[in-house]
Amino acid sequence: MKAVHQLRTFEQLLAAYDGSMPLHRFLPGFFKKNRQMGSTDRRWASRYIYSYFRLGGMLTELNVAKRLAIADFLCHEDMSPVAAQQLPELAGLEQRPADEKLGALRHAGFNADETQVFPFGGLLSEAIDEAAFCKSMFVQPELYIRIRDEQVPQLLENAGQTFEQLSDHCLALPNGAKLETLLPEHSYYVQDLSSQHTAGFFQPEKYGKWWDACAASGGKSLLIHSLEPSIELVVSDIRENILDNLEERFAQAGIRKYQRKQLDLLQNNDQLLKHYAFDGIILDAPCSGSGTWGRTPELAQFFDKRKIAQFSYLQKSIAKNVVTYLKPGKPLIYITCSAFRAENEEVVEFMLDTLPLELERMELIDGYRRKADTMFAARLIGR
Ligand SMILES: C[S@@+](CC[C@H](N)C(=O)[O-])C[C@H]1O[C@@H](n2cnc3c(N)ncnc32)[C@H](O)[C@@H]1O
Repeated sequence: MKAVHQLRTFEQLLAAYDGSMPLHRFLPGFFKKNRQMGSTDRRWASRYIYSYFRLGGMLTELNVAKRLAIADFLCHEDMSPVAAQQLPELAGLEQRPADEKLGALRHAGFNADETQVFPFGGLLSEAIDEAAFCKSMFVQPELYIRIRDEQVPQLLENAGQTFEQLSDHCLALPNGAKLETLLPEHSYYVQDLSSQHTAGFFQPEKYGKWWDACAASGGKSLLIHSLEPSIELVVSDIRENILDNLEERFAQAGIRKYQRKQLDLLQNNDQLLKHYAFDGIILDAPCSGSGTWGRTPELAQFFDKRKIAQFSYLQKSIAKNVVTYLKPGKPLIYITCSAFRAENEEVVEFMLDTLPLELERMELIDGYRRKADTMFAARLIGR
């Protein structure tokens, strides 16, 4: 009975969701409109819809109930009411690793081919292990923080909060950890492990002048400033309002030596930038975000493949415009949170072929192996 009720609620939710906004923004509104749903119903509905989208393009020939049951079985270590009802033959296997679960599904007669999970398989960056990447979609990435206050680990321990310390500054926590109730407000930044890893590409020199060209709310600027506080920053973005967030975060971090500019990097900005020459440029480019779909699996389902070429074009055009302001011998750091070759290696190839740049190194940051986002970073040196 429980399973039948849950399935009906899930089907309503699935029918109401059209992919126009991420689930975490859609769900509160849906629950508000469906006040008859109690907190247990809501919890199950949220779990089911995330599980369902994590299955991606796999087993699309099955009906919704079977797909949901299989998805939830693959994504969780306990047997949900729907999984128990639809897949009684698999009871007892819920805590096995993903490979074994997939094997058990095949044994039960399902065409459980994990490479179908990610519907854009052939388009991934070369260094990505496609099967491992697809299987990572079954697992929700962890919550990562970069700590500003050395007391943070002790405070978490005192509060009985589980966490893993991955380096002096990086902690991994289970998702849903209520950090705001456990830690002082400005004692940490929420920043993914792979994003923190890009710090290794910056290598800023003392008193250098850096441009964070797509700064948004300043994640990378704060990171580079923590490495070398003497640098002078110019920060820009096409969105004026996001730079207001940046200002607040800079004030909090005590960063005062910076200039803020609203710039559309597809335009000629020479009027505003003609006297500028930088010792380093961070180009954290607008991209598909496909490396973060482990957190938002629903976006993968509604993504139009044609957008990849549009992003690639945008990235190449922006790279061409910013490189003009780089001093010879100095680095341009190209970053995306994409898993697609066309937004990563192909953009680097374009830069090497057409711009005065040489490649020092590039890396596909394989967050998919560590419950984190997948990103790409390249360090190119101006000629
Ligand atoms: C990946 S986000 C940057 C994230 C940021 N660096 C951080 O670490 O939090 C890319 C940014 O590029 C900006 N953007 C998109 N198109 C742009 C354009 N034509 N010119 C300048 N910025 C643009 C977006 O507004 C977005 O904030």
